[in-house]
Parts: sequence; C-alpha cells; structure tokens
Amino acid sequence: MPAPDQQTLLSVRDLSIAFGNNLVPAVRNVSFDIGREKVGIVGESGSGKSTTGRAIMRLLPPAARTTAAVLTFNGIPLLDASERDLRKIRGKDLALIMQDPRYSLNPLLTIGRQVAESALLHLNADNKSARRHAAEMLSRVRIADVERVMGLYPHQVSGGMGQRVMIAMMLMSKPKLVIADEPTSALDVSVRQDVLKLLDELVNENNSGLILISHDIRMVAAFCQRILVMYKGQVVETLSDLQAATHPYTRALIAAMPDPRHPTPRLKTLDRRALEAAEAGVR
Ligand SMILES: Nc1ncnc2c1ncn2[C@@H]1O[C@H](COP(=O)(O)OP(=O)(O)OP(=O)(O)O)[C@@H](O)[C@H]1O
Repeated sequence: MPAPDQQTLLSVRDLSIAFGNNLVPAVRNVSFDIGREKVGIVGESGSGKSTTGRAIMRLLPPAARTTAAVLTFNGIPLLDASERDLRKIRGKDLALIMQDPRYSLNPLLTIGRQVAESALLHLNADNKSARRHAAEMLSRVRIADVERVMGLYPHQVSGGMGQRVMIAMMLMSKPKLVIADEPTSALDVSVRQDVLKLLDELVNENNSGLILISHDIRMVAAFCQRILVMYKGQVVETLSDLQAATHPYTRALIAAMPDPRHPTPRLKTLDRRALEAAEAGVR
C-alpha cells in the first residue's frame, strides 16, 4: 500500500482537446498522475498548458471537444460528472488560482465579503464565524491591517495583494489539489517571489497537491518535484531535474529564461527551424 501522500489524486490518460472545427487538437494525448506533490506544466504560449488545467476543472467553453481514456479526480470520473457534482468539487477539493486577480475577484463585493463567502460556502460557517475565518485567512496570507483591507473593493488593492486575497479564498477549504495558472505573471516583478513562496507554504501546510502552470521553466523547477514540458499540445518530456533535459525544446526553454546565478546580456530565443528539424527526425 503506498504512503498516504503518494496516493494518486488526479489521473489523466490520453487527454485530447480540440476547439470548434480545428482538426489539429490544442491538447494531444496528455497523460500524467499526481498525488499530494507539486508538478509543473511548462511550455511557451499556445502549447496547451491552460487548456489542460481548465479541462481538469471542467471549465472549458462548449466549443471544446474533450476526450480522455481516464480523467479522474479523487476517484470521480470528471468527464461524466454533472454540473451539480462539479460545483461541489470546485473550490472545495479542487481549486484554481488564475493569472490576474483583477478578473477573478468580484469587483462589486468588498474583500471581506468575498473571503467570508468562501468560508460560508466551504466551511459550513455561520455569518459571524465566516468573517472570523476570513480575517484569520487574510492574516495567514500576510496581509497587515486586515480589518481595513476587508472593507476595501478589489480595485483599491494592488495586484500582489489581490493575488494574496485570491490565495486566501482558494485555500480556505484546504483543497486536495490546487491548480495555479501563471499565478504571478500579472504581478509586479518585485512581489512575484513572495506570492509564490506564500502559495508554496500554504500548499505544504495543507499537504495539498499543486499543479503550477507557467512559461518560466526555472521558476517552476524551484518549486516543483516534477515538470511536464508541453510543446504543440503534447507532453514532450517529464523531468525532475533541469540538468536532465534532453528534448531540444526543453533545452531551448531553459536557455530562453534568465538564470539569476549567471546573468547574460542577451537571452537565446527559440530556434524554430532546429525544433522543427528535431521533430521531423522523431516522426
Ligand atoms: N476558447 C478557445 N477557442 C479556440 N481555441 C482556443 C481556445 N482556448 C485555447 N485555444 C487554443 O488552444 C491552444 C492552446 O492554448 P492554451 O491557452 O492552452 O495555451 P497556453 O500554453 O496556456 O498558452 P498561454 O500561456 O498563452 O495561456 C492555442 O492554439 C489556443 O489558440
């Protein structure tokens, strides 16, 4: 019997997704398992990372045709689940943190009200204890002056603070699995590392699984035990150490990201021709 934290939370086998009449699928035969561990999905823009994350949440638009041999979360086959079942899973056991808190927070509700609503919904709390849970969770994400911030509207807080609020809301229910889709790319560079560290800390504390989606392979490597590299909708390589990268696309991604230990004046750009040639050689 595997140790509890090795148990599979999410199983994905041969996940493929096509949009509308497009013959080329945006995601092709993606397979992986994840337990209570941190797994990164990396790739350039358009490689299919977000579409994969949204398919797991069952949040793709109706134009998306999703097929999979297996897509189960916590033993529940997600493709067969009703909208009612999905609503019970989302936000409670399976949480999504998106790129830009400005679009994920409700502009019409104060921060305090929306964080408290998350407690009302997922912790079975009454109004008074929901507000207390909200205040506790906001201090947990290192927001100083919680009472004042609870009275503010989303447009009155910075991007970094907005993302802390999102993290507080999403992690309130101690979800089994968190999907963070470019959680810091809309934020000022100076606060990115702090927000990631905070997310990492809370995921560790709750013993949740994490799927961290990003184009920044070095950043993902700093937080995740395993990295899936996506290229044109497929997983081309799975790594636990960047040094072990063999696929030319992965190497190109690594070379295209700044290494803080070895700053260089110019970064390499992806060499499309070499990649296409390598791909043709594989076929
Ligand atoms: N709603 C949609 N309708 C049609 N095509 C879509 C839709 N959503 C995504 N796609 C297509 O699916 C492919 C994969 O997009 P996806 O957003 O998953 O990539 P990504 O790797 O997450 O990139 P980014 O980092 O830019 O979000 C792209 O070719 C995109 O145009």
